[in-house]
Amino acid sequence: MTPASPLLPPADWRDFLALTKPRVLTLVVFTGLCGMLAAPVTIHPVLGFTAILCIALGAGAAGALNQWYEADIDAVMKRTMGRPLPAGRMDRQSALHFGVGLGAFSVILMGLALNVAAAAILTISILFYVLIYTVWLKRRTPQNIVIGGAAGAFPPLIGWAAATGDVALLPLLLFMFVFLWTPPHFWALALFVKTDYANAGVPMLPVVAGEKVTRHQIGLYTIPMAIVAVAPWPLGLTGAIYGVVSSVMTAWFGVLAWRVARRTTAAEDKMLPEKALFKFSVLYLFVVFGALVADRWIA
Ligand code: HEM
Ligand SMILES: CC(C)=CCC/C(C)=C/CC/C(C)=C/COP(=O)(O)OP(=O)(O)O
Repeated sequence: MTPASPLLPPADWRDFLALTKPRVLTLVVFTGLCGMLAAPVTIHPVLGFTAILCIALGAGAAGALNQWYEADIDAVMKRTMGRPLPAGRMDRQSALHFGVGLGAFSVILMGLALNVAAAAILTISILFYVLIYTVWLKRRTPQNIVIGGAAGAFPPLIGWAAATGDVALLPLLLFMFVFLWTPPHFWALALFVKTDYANAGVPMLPVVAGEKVTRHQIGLYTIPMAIVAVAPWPLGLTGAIYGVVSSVMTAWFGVLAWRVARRTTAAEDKMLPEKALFKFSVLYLFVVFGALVADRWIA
């Protein structure tokens, strides 16, 4: 156990909240909520709220266990050195207990209040993020986020399963959509925080394979992502609201990804193309998933 620094105040609730990576959590929870609301059944509001709470707690637990495991590399990177463990505001054992307790609580509550399918997929996603991504792949291969990124793609499936007790083609497509969105989302960021990862010895793609390959890979992953993003419409799984919004937003995503791939920065651009793509990637997922719900409830 690493003791917290005696010079710093003890951990308070803000530090425990920081362990859950709350900003990333908002989008994870939103995609879970949209998966639930897109299902062809109407869930009781109390049960729906409980399911979303379980997704939030489960994802938060996964974030805490991720920070428990990688306090050493977080301490080296500028972006992460202020987190509770590397900053010495919390001891590792507290983070471990918090993560395991919260994770177990979220899965048990999901199983008791909703159903076994949702609890099982929630368990898989927590284990995937902690064991497959954080412990196994992150420090070993530049394909870490391609495979490990599946963890963040489960919430729409969990939301759907919570409402229906089952999975179906639409939530599987949503899983594939987030799965294929993750590499452009993350590699765009990795292009402008490359030195951080290099210093920490994390083999992210720009560090290992270089900038050119990374730009090319961002462009490549955008193609199947775009197809899967729009596919629910021609397949008859959604209506025109989703079709139009997803097509427009995906076209925009495609333009930004193309700029990253070609590295075309016009003089009037205020931002690096990779920074623009990273920022847009977050808005993109919010809007497209929002359109899915609008389509089901308005149309
Ligand atoms: C392995 C997959 C992923 C990796 C490695 C990754 C990595 C990152 C990193 C390093 C940041 C920078 C800012 C921060 O530390 O908060 C970030 C931001 C963000 N990510 Fe991801 N991400 C992944 C998947 C996802 C998924 C699946 C979602 C949600 C569906 C997501 C949502 C977000 C959001 C909302 C932000 C912006 C946070 C802010 O405003 O500060 N990410 N991501
Ligand atoms: C439902 C459920 C359990 C979902 C969990 C999945 C989850 C929280 C996915 C988000 C993925 C994520 C934040 C990766 C950050 O990478 P990193 O950990 O390498 O980032 P860092 O460098 O900021 O630590």
